Order: sequence, then C-alpha cells, then structure tokens
Amino acid sequence: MSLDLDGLALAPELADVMQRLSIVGARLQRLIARNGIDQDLAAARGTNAGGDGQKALDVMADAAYMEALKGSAVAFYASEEEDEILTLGPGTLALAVDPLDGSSNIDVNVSIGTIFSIFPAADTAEASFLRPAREQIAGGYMIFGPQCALVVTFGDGVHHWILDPDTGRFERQPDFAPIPKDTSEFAINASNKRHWPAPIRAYVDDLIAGEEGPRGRNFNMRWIASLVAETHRILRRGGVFLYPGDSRKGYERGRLRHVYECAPIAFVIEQAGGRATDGVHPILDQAPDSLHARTPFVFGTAPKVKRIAHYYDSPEVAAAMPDEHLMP
Ligand SMILES: O=P(O)(O)OC[C@H]1O[C@](O)(COP(=O)(O)O)[C@@H](O)[C@@H]1O
Ligand SMILES: [Mg+2]
Ligand SMILES: [Mg+2]
Repeated sequence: MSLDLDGLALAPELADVMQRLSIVGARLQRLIARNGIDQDLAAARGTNAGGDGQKALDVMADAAYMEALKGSAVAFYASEEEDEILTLGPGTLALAVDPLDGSSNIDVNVSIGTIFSIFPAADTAEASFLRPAREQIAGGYMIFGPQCALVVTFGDGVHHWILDPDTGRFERQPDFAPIPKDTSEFAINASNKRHWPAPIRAYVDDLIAGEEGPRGRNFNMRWIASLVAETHRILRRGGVFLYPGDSRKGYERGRLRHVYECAPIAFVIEQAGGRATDGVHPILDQAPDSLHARTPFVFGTAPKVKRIAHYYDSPEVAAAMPDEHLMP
C-alpha cells in the first residue's frame, strides 16, 4: 500500500482506485526527476483531441494511468489525451483525468501534476461525465515539484499526503484548513489583457491601481502556468485565479477544460471553503456539453470570487464593496 487511507471510510473499490493513482504518481515523480538523464519528456508527440500539442510525458502519463486502472472498478476512462471515452471493463466508477497538467513547464523544472475526477458510472460513458460537476464523488490532483503531494476531496474536507521519497509511501498530513481570506495575490496571464471581457479588465485594473486606486491597497501577482501549482498555493495561502474566456479564436470559453481540470479543482476549492465559478456561476452546478468542453474559470478565496461576479453588474459598486459584505 503506498497510500494510508485509514479513517476515511472509503468504499473498497474507491480506495483501490486511489491506491492505483498514487502508485502511478510516485512513478511519475521519479520519471520527472530523471528528465534529461534518461529521455526528453518534453519531446513533441503530436496533438490531442483539444488541438493542444502533446509532449512525451503527456502521452506516457496517460498510458500509465490507463494501464494501472485496468481491472479496477473504473468502467469509463476519460482523458485530456484521448479523443473518446474508453471503456476499461465492467465497473461502478467513471474517472476523468488530465494526466499531465502544466505541460509547458515539463522542460523548465517547474511544478506540474495530474488532475482527476471520479463519478459513479452512469448507464453510458457520455452520461457518466456530461452531468453536473456536483455529482463527483472524488476530485483532486497530484503535484510533482520539490515535493510530490496528493490532494483530494471525497466531499468531506480536503485531504493531503506527501510522498516520502525514501520509502515510496504517501504520508498523511493534516487536512487543508479553510482557504485564508486576507491574501492579496491574484493569478492571471496578464499578456492576454487586451482580449479579456470588460469586467475582468476592470477588476484587474483596480488591483493594479493598488492603494492609489478604488481598492485602497496593494496586490501581488503570480502566474506559474501550472493549474495544479496555482491551486496548491491558493489552498495554502489564499488568493484568486482567473482564466477567463477572451476574444482570441478558440478561447471564447477560455483555455481550461471543464471535465478533467475545472470540475475537480472546483470540488477541492469549495470543500476548502473557497468558491469556483465561470466568472459568475458556480462550476459545480454546471454540466459540460462535450468531453473536452472548455469553461472560463475563476476560483479562490470566496469574497474575491464573489467580488469578480459583481464586476459583471457594476465595476464601480463592486470595487467599493467591503470584503465583509462579500463573505460567504
Ligand atoms: O499558457 P497559458 O495560456 O498561460 O495557460 C496556462 C494554463 O494552461 C495549462 O497548462 C493547461 O493544462 P495542460 O498543460 O494540461 O494543457 C494549465 O495548467 C495552466 O493553468
Ligand atoms: Mg491541464
Ligand atoms: Mg494536460
């Protein structure tokens, strides 16, 4: 057993899937640590269904998870790297995965990861995933960086393990505390500013105006270009992440995918007392219309995410709202 699940009272088939995911995660961490010694994990390998360039590690991670889940309770396997949903066998679960998130960071030694979402299997493969994200029974990620960590919610708080590289075991840590509310960090790819919708531009302009602006205080910006790394930071110290839809061709619904990126991250963030929306409406209340559907994605400290939604009504009013009026 590489993962200590004592006390979580998981159904045996779900516990078995978590063990299998963690074993692949520990293997990927070792593989990534040897990138450049054994092979080039960032080598181009073609394009996936979403039209994104695939790298060697994208393809290897996808194959490793798919292989590891054969014989498990996972009947339907959906992946960023697979055009269609695959049927692995009889089973009671459906699993969606972004096998390797943050691919642009594979060859620059920056944290990358895996994002996964688990539903009860429905009658068909499509029905198992094209459904309100609130029906997930598990959502989480593994992050491969200075540490390898597993973060997952089963709807009962946000659980956390850190891989001990000496033993290959994931050691259970205290559950994540509620997301801090007083952090002044925001994460957005500011190079796309000219393409953003007006409310997002107004919100970010007010942050950048700092203490001379309507918010009356200074803010700090981060952009790692690894969703798992941004999520891990926000879980730990608060803040807000935005990847809005924009006017670039193909980015009308943003860049991030509902099924295997936004839905599981939204589940974790809400379970940690935060909020996750498409800018206005909670992600967990939405059902995607296709497997690789994109969605605008805003998540983090709840009052910040609520304030952003108010910018779609009136930027002036939203900028002046005291944080305490926006508390969940
Ligand atoms: O390169 P951009 O446009 O800043 O987008 C960065 C975002 O794209 C992603 O890398 C997309 O994920 P993949 O690497 O799995 O395609 C996110 O991890 C990250 O938040
Ligand atoms: Mg991704
Ligand atoms: Mg990916």
